[in-house]
Amino acid sequence: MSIRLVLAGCGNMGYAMLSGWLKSARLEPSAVFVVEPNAELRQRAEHLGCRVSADAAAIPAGAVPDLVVIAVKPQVIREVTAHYKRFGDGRTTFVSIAAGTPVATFEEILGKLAPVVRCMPNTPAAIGKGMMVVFSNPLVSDDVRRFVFELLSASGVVTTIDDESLMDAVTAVSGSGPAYVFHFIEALTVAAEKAGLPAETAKLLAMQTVFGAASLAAESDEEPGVLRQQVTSPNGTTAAALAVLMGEDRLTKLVTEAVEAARLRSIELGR
Ligand SMILES: NC(=O)C1=CN([C@@H]2O[C@H](COP(=O)(O)OP(=O)(O)OC[C@H]3O[C@@H](n4cnc5c(N)ncnc54)[C@H](OP(=O)(O)O)[C@@H]3O)[C@@H](O)[C@H]2O)C=CC1
Ligand SMILES: O=C(O)[C@@H]1CCC=N1
Repeated sequence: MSIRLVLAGCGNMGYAMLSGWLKSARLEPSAVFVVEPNAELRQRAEHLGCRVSADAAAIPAGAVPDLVVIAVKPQVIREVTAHYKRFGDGRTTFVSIAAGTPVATFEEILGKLAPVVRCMPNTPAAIGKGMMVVFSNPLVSDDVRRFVFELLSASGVVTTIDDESLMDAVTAVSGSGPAYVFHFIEALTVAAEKAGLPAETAKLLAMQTVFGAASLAAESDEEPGVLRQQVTSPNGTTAAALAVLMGEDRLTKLVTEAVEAARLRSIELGR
């Protein structure tokens, strides 16, 4: 079978996306060629049925993949992208998921013919519940845009933006966001244990509460603020807790500060 997609980098995010695509059956594993220097991670991709190599030079001569997905750290993006210059004749679309790195960086390395899609995913993509935000350069045709959109949809919700400069904010909210939520689960677990609950129960309650609340917010027609009020009995337990979290806008200020730190770091990574 011919190679439809080359995945450069099969670490945390590359693997999460690959798993989502293969689970959805939108791609045959044998049509995917994974380049990953780490032997353990390479083997993990091989177990999914993909062709693998430590080196881009092993991609068969004559292969013209529809997509090359660049999923390596921003710090090595230039060096790695240069290995794929031979696919820069316009027939292959490049999809980058790197934080900070602008489309112009790829255009500079690959030449002016390469269609480039910049995508910011997040790790829930591994179970089809990711958030993918996409920005494309003008060389991406409508057909390819549809194909990429369809493929990414296998990993969750996809939306587009027209202003690339917003990608740093996107990265700070949905790209890094799962880590904030995981940390909230950790914090709620610690608080639950401090309140006397056994460790296992503490973790179960914290996790199921976040899962249930997020699912309700996603499925309900009500705004999150209304759902919050529905939990909050006048002068009850929730009101006592929210006075701590919402007093002087404490949590909002903290989260805003965290998102701004991530946004500034994304800008820095792009330099
Ligand atoms: N993790 C996340 O939640 C998200 C990450 N991203 C972006 O995704 C990208 C990858 O992040 P993440 O998955 O976390 O990082 P990882 O380090 O987990 O994965 C990157 C992988 O690429 C490998 N690699 C290094 N050089 C090459 C090469 N020449 N060819 C192919 N593979 C290579 C690395 O191997 P080795 O370690 O041996 O160098 C590593 O296994 C980053 O640009 C990040 O900004 C975007 C959204 C969310
Ligand atoms: O932490 C990072 O830089 C990457 C980008 C978004 C999530 N993880």
